[in-house]
Amino acid sequence: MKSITRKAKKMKLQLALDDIQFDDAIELAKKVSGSVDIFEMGTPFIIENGMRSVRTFSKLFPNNEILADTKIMDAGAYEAALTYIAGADDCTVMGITDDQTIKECVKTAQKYGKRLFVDTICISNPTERIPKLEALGVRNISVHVGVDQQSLGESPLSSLKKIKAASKKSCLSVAGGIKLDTVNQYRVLEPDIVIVGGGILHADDPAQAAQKLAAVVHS
Ligand SMILES: O=C([C@H](O)CO)[C@H](O)[C@H](O)COP(=O)(O)O
Repeated sequence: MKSITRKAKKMKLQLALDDIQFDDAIELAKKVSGSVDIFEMGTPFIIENGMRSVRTFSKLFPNNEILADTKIMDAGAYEAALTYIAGADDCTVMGITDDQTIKECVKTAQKYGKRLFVDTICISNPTERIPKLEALGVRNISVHVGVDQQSLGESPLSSLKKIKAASKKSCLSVAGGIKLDTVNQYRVLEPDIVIVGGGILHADDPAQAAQKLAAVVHS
């Protein structure tokens, strides 16, 4: 039943705007807004530009979803509300944090009618943690191997398989060094959303890379 529901939905492409200057990010977004479904205000981008990034992108790109990759660890209700008030459709909380923070974020997303994604970085026991998170009301999970773990040779491929098996009711996104030459390995596992940062931003032609990735993800 679960796989039928997921298959019927169109897979989405999320562009993680991480290490890019503000004006360059807007120029790139203008070129690819028809190919990319979700613009992620990446964690480093938010550290540099704050909620101004969310306010600007949500005004300039009303037809794209805007995700604030806040990676919340504490003060869940307050921090999640800051992103939704600024215009974010989604924000993120770390799955390894305490249950109370997760509950506060879930409650706040419900209050504003927005989405909350739980980031799986450093979750060592997904078979136990994912059902627990879903019991707390989580419905969106971002399967993620971070940039520093990637530098040690890790990828999110095996985590995606494990978490897909452990998740009974969540929308799943996947991130962690995905590029044009590896995206198919993820697409065949049918996540709901494929997230790409460096694979677009560090390409020789970022706009062309986004368009090529979108063609694969949407196929
Ligand atoms: O969330 C991310 C990371 O922790 C840096 O903030 C990235 O947006 C995510 O990993 C996607 O970027 P790539 O791994 O470069 O595709």
